[in-house]
Amino acid sequence: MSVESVGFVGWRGMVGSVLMERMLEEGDFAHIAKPVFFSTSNAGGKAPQVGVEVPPLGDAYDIETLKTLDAIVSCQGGDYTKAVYPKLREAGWDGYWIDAASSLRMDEDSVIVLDPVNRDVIDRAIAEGGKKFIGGNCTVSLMLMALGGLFKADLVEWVSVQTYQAASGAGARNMRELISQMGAIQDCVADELADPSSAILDIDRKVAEQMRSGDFPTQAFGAPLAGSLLPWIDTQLENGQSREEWKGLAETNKILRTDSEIPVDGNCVRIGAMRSHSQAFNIKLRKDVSLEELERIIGTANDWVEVVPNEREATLEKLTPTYATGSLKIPVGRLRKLNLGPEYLSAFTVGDQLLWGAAEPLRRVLQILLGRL
Ligand SMILES: NC(=O)C1=CN([C@@H]2O[C@H](COP(=O)(O)OP(=O)(O)OC[C@H]3O[C@@H](n4cnc5c(N)ncnc54)[C@H](OP(=O)(O)O)[C@@H]3O)[C@@H](O)[C@H]2O)C=CC1
Ligand SMILES: N[C@@H](CC(=O)OP(=O)(O)O)C(=O)O
Repeated sequence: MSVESVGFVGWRGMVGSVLMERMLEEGDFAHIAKPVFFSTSNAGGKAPQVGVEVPPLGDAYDIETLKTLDAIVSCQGGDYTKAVYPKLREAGWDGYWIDAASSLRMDEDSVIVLDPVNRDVIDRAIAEGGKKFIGGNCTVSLMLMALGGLFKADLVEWVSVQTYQAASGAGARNMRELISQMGAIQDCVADELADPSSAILDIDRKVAEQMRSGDFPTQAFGAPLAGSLLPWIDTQLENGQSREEWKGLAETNKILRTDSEIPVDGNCVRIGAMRSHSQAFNIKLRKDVSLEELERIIGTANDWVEVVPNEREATLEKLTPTYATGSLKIPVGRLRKLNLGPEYLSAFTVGDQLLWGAAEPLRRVLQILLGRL
């Protein structure tokens, strides 16, 4: 089925804006015969400027109009998907649904898209008439961009992961709140900071009091994040995992379409970074492979992974959210064999969770469907 008309819903949200930026950067709109933009709040309003003629914003709930489209890309959120997707299918729509939200991810007939890692799975689904292409969880996608080479070489027996996840994963409001929390901390000790002879323990006490006070801005996170961390992300499951931790195993194995499940588990933690997630891995390899060979396998797996030498200076320069933010690069470093034995590898990675973690896999699957990638 050829794709000519493409609807965009959620294009002005955080993930949607990053998607628009990337599509404009790559000149993608010139290759879409009929792009159409929708809104849940401003139907009839002005559509964004994308370098080609586009009609005013459509109503994102108008099934009759949506069902005329060959493909729909939604970054609007899970509630929108749940409200609209089933109605579209009931109305007989047979187009491609591309979505950033998690609601349809684990459906039997959906593919989690991350083409540098699972292009074969995507191509097979398209050939078999698959129509549901869903972006993966940011943490899982970033892990697979970083370690894809090891999985492809069938070297991974299991992965233990500890994450350090940025505020953006919780949404735009949370990013703002993180900065407000940082500001409130600075403000409460501004005088003491200006005085080099003030006592650090007084500053520390005042900061702790401020963070615990009812005045501290915590509406979005529900707890202080700046100057602290939050070792729970997403909802609580009965087995003691957070849903974010559950996604590690479930989505990794679905993306890779593994024959036998590769265990992935660990703790997911929110930290005060803005939009790049970091992850530390302990990996049990299926066999002893030299570090040099492992670096080669990891570093040649895709065009974006960048092996950072396991040295202090290079690590502090390149293996940080500050370095990765706003970039498609996936630095992987701290590669060394653990004292546990020669089959145990340690690794650390960072990646922009709005790019490879959200928008880029969607942009690229649309390019695949358009026959351009
Ligand atoms: N945040 C993340 O890191 C990730 C998010 N996702 C998924 O992507 C989906 C969207 O997330 P996200 O982009 O964070 O959602 P946002 O809250 O940023 O945007 C969602 C929608 O909110 C409406 N909106 C209302 N007020 C504003 C405003 N002031 N500025 C912009 N938009 C506004 C817009 O809809 P309208 O134009 O119709 O009014 C917009 O499309 C979610 O399902 C999420 O799970 C997936 C991976 C990562
Ligand atoms: N849960 C992720 C962000 C996200 O949107 O994940 P998902 O797409 O799986 O709901 C985080 O908080 O960092």
